Amino acid sequence: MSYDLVVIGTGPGGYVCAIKAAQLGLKTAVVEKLPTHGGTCVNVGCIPSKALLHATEMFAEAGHSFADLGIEISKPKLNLKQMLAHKTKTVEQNTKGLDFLMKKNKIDVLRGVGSIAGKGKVTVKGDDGKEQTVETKNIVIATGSTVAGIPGVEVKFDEKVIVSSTGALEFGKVPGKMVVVGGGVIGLELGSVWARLGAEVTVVEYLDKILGPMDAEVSKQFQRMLAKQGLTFKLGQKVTDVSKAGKGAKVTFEPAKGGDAETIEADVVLVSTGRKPFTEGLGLDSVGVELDDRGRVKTDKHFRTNVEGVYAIGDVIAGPMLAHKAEDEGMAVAEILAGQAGHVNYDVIPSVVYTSPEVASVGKPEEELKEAGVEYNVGKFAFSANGRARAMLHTDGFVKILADKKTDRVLGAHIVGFGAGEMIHEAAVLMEFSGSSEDLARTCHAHPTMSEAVREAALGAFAKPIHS
Ligand SMILES: Cc1cc2nc3c(=O)[nH]c(=O)nc-3n(C[C@H](O)[C@H](O)[C@H](O)COP(=O)(O)OP(=O)(O)OC[C@H]3O[C@@H](n4cnc5c(N)ncnc54)[C@H](O)[C@@H]3O)c2cc1C
Ligand SMILES: NC(=O)c1ccc[n+]([C@@H]2O[C@H](COP(=O)([O-])OP(=O)(O)OC[C@H]3O[C@@H](n4cnc5c(N)ncnc54)[C@H](O)[C@@H]3O)[C@@H](O)[C@H]2O)c1
Repeated sequence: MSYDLVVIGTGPGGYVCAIKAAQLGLKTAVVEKLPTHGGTCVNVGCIPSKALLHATEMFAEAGHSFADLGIEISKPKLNLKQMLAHKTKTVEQNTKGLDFLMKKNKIDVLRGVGSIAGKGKVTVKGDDGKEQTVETKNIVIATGSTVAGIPGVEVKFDEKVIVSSTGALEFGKVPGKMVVVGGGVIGLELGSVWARLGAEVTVVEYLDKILGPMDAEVSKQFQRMLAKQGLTFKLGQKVTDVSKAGKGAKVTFEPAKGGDAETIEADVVLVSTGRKPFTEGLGLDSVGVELDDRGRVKTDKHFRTNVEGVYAIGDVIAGPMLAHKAEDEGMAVAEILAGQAGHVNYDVIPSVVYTSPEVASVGKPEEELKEAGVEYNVGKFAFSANGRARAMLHTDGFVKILADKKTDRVLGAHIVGFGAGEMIHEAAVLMEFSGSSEDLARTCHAHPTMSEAVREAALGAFAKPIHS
């Protein structure tokens, strides 16, 4: 069989690339080693975690804020089996949807491990050991990422007691004590899931702040909010050992700047210290595809590797490890292969942490602007001064808009608060069109909405907010 394009891996990068390519008239096949499409995101990442985040948020709301709204119910009772079943069903709905999209777009699905066998050749080895080789004009590597572990520390994941995110989506009962190693996105999302269900959660983080790359003011306030929800933080601590102890596990850490080591015991330990690109078994060596010093497939601006006809996208290349970044790259490379001008604007990739409240940002944090010597104005507006937020008992948090002092062009938007992950997109669209804080503030916003806080923050960046 001969194709215009074979995509290896059907995570958000790969499946979106294949669909777009097929829509543009390219004869396309995908290779996937798992029984379902969707990759990390759909099977063990974005989708199942959001199902649990939502369910546990509802559980916490029913327990805490219903009474204030005049809704009297007896203490909510957890049915963990049903909650996990909701998660599984959500994943299944998504993977079935992808099967449908593959058929609808007439994409051939080749099941098995794909490897590049030479110029324009992909070999697929099925579970039964049988191999087939297909010919193709172009190959896109979209094989994603896997758990990085802790550099220099041997971590024996059993996915029951010492777990990665995958095990932390599956606990059969609520752990009494949970240690989270790494206060990044996974640690805080999944740590808050189990904290809301009653686990005593301690986060041990190497840096002096949680959510490293986020705006420092946002990170600080967010940490306070999580602490109020019962999470404990040990910042500036380097984890040096994670091992089994009795039925549970123990974690040893020492101050990153030097000092005495401390050990804490827990029923479960989630190690969420980042992910690394996955290129195993692809045969990249044999065709000479270059990797960078962090094991990522090296690409140029047009997603081309150093080998003609071989492209790469998503978690396996440089850039933020986000599903929507992988998707955008997938669309762009398909457009390029179809002779169009595919492009990704890396300055405007939103990032959302789906905790309660959510944290969302797009563009530059304040620290980065300072470091680059850019002069800027700051507009801030707290949700406590927003009528809709008060009506919904969601007054925690604020919006922060950073705009260039001379041109007023918006350079960054940061939101911590209920619905931040939806609201951030008006800033993203504005920034994509190089808009100013005045453009945003002069756009009529419906009342009463949480989004009015975004407008007020924009007003604050070049004039003054009305309601504070
Ligand atoms: C717990 C968790 C929660 C997350 N939540 C979010 C979120 O809310 N929002 C967000 O933007 N991102 C989130 N992410 C990150 C997101 O999942 C990744 O950025 C995204 O999945 C990357 O997409 P990808 O297509 O590059 O790779 P992947 O999704 O990793 O897909 C790669 C695919 O390639 C297949 N594959 C690999 N090698 C081969 C081979 N040789 N042959 C055949 N098939 C192969 C794999 O089986 C897999 O299906 C989360 C990640 C985790 C772990
Ligand atoms: N909502 C989302 O968009 C979402 C959700 C989950 C995952 N993801 C993606 O998945 C990827 C992996 O997530 P993650 O949370 O594992 O990584 P991360 O990079 O977000 O956080 C890892 C944290 O671990 C810390 N760390 C590293 N070594 C340590 C040590 N020895 N001791 C203590 N702390 C240590 C780091 O300082 C960092 O803060 C991220 O790139 C993220 O973008 C995104």
